[in-house]
Amino acid sequence: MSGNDQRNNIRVVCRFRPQNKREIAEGGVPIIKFDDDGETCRMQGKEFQGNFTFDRIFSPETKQKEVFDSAIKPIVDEVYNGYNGTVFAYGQTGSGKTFTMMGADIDNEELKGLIPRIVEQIFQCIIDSPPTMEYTVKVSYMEIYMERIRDLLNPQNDNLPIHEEKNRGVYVKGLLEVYVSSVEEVYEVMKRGGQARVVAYTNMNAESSRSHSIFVITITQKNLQDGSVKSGKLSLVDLAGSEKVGKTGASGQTLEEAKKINKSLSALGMVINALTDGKSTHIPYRDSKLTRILQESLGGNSRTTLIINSSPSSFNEAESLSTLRFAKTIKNKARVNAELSPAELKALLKKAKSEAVTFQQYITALEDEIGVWRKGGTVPKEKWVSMDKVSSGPVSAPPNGTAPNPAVEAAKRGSEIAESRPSTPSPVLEKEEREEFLRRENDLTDQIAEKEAELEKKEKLLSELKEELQLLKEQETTTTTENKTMVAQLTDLRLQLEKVTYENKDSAITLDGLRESHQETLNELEALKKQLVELKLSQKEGDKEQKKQEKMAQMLAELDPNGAISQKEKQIRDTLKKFDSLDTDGKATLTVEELAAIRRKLTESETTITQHEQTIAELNYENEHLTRKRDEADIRLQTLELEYEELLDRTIAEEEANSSIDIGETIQELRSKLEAQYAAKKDVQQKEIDELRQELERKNEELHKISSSLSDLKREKEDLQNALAERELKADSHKDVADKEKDMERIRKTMAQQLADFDVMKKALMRDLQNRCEKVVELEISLDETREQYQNVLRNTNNKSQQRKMVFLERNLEQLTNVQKQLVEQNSSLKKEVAIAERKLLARNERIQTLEALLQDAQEKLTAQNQKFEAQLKTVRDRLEQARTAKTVTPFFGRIAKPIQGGGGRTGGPVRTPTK
Ligand SMILES: Nc1ncnc2c1ncn2[C@@H]1O[C@H](COP(=O)(O)OP(=O)(O)OP(=O)(O)O)[C@@H](O)[C@H]1O
Repeated sequence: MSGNDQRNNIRVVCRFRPQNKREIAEGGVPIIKFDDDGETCRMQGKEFQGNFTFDRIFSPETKQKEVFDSAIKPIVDEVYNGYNGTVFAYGQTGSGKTFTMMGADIDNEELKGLIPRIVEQIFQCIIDSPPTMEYTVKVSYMEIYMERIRDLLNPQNDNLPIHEEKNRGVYVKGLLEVYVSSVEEVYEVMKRGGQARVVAYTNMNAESSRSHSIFVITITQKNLQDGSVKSGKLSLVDLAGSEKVGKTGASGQTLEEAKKINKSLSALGMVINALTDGKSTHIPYRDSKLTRILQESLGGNSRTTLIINSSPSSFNEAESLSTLRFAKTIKNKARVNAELSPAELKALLKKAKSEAVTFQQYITALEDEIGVWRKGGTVPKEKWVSMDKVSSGPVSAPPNGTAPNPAVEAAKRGSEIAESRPSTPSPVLEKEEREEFLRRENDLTDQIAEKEAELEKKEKLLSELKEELQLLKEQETTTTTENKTMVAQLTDLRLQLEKVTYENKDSAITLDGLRESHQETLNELEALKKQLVELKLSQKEGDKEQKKQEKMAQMLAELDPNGAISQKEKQIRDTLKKFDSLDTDGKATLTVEELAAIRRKLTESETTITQHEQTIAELNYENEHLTRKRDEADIRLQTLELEYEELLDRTIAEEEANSSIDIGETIQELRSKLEAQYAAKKDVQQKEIDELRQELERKNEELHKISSSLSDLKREKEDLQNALAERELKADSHKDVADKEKDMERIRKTMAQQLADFDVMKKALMRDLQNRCEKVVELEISLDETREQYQNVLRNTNNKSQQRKMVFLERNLEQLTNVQKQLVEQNSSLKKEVAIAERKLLARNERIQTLEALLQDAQEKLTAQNQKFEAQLKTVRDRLEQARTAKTVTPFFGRIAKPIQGGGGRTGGPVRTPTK
């Protein structure tokens, strides 16, 4: 670029910042060498070595003031004089755009950037101007992000449309313009816009350097003397970072941002190229919103400065090279934005009138010529009507001198101004057609903006709905998972319950089995006991029989120890036989020796009788002793009965206290059995005792009889002795022999009789004795049995092993009962848990159904809301339309014009001094 000419409308300057810490840390070195002329620099990089020339090059050491004075100050002067001006800051992120435009500190005289200096200069110019001038300064602040225009002073307007009107030119529709009257107010507006930008990007999680920001200052000056009005607009553009996408490794939203940035920057480059190459008939302003907004600042009526910000470091060589290559020289012819004074307007009007007359004459001449042609005539070529001929004379007079139309005049005047702007290149159209097209375009742009806004809202709503749906789906998933888990848990619980029920049943069966085995054991025990008792009984029976035999033998032996009675009896019988034989022979065959022998035998018989008597006495004594013994046994039996009953009661009470119902029952049964047995036995024994008593009485009677017979026998003996004595006397006297024989006969008969009686008696006595002995033995045995039974009962009740077994069985039973109880408890608790779980499951199912219903409801509501929203939107649109027609002005603190009088005065208000 070689544009040193101040008349160049586009100036390109380049500013290099110092190497930053990161570049130094990364081993970057400066690769830019600066020429002394301030216009050329040389890049000595790895990729590229070569020169770049710009309108001005600022080295890293250049101060802010120098940049302003050299590159910007002239533009401010031009804007002040009614031109449009634009300052672009171009460069990669971190290259120093903000530092250049705004500065590191706007309150620091040295560090403040171009914008504070521009604002200060503007207000200084106003102060310095004559009081006949009246100024209004208004500012607007916007940004272009992702090809959407956001009003930074009214951030909810984030997709403003661009309009173009014939009189107004290209403008952002709905953009808030704030009137300011001092530097501070400008700063305040800038800060406000900057904050809105920060908030918006924080919300979007994006970076502000990814958008183009455009701060516009419009200065309108009115000459109070001649009424002329001039306006100049200065656009200060901080372009988005120009870095390549590849270097940042962008993707997704960042990639989209980068694409949009690249597109708009290349559109800017294309516009600048088209403007500066001098050949292009089409300037592609419409290729991006940036170029479209800045159409009037890049075209004819403008002064433009492009500040290229770059790094001098080798670390950023590629980016710096790309930045420097972007720069182009732009030249365009500028026109003044002027509203003419009445005098100027009068002159213009006069000129226009004369022109109108000329045109009218030209038209009339043309119509005349057409008339000739239409009539079939011909007009020679040299007489064809032309503008030159009309202007110079003969055919120029209008046949009916028509007065100029004021509307046409106004339109012409408007078009004068409009034509001074760079218009949108279009096919050659009639003016009205073009206006119509512009109107339609504006309408369509509005519609597009509205549709975009609507679309955005819908997209937002959609994304919200999607999020909600996602949330609901997640909730549903969670609920389903929970449900599944619950179902699994429930299944587990059911399984557990089944298992426990099964175990319970199993345990119940085992318990029943154990009970049965217990019962069987008891039965077996009972049977064994019975067997034992039977065995004992049988053994006892055997023993008893044996014992009985023995005792009987003993007793009988005691009764007739040496068979003395039998011997004596035999002797007596022999004697009797002898007597009998004596009688049979008829003569006394007894000798003295025989008689002595008989006497001896008789004495022996007496001795035997005495012995028998003694034996009988002994027997009586023994009988009495036995009776006593029996009574004692009775008494003892009664005592034992009492003791047994007490013991039984005690044992039962203890057992009842300590054992379970079953054992109590068993003991009760045992007791009742024993009692029954005992009662039966007692009855039997009582009967036996009674019988024995009767028998004893009978025996006593018999004994008495025996005693009486014994006394008879004694008498008989005496008689026999007497008879013997008589016989001895007879032997002395033969006379007495017959008597003696008779006596002997008698005696013999008596003796035989007595012997027979004795025999009978002896037999009866022996039988009786035997019976009694048997009874006594039986009684003794019965007593022993009773004793044993008692012992058995005692043993039964006190049997330790039995008790142990019983205790063991009781424990087992207790444990089993406990296990059963536990199982029953577990079962019931599990049933409860299952019931709870089922209830929970039901509740969850209900919840899921409710949620589903809610989801459906929400969807329906959303649809309804959507419809409602559309209806509201329609209403809002209608209202907007109404508002538009009513030309309602948006309220804002800066919407009121604040005219500033030249020389620092303020119309109708206090004068504010701009900050320096
Ligand atoms: N000429 C300079 N002299 C001294 N420091 C500078 C200069 N230019 C830029 N810097 C410093 O470099 C850093 C980055 O500059 P700045 O923020 O202006 O870059 P940027 O291009 O605006 O970045 P972004 O696009 O991210 O806004 C800042 O710390 C700034 O102070």
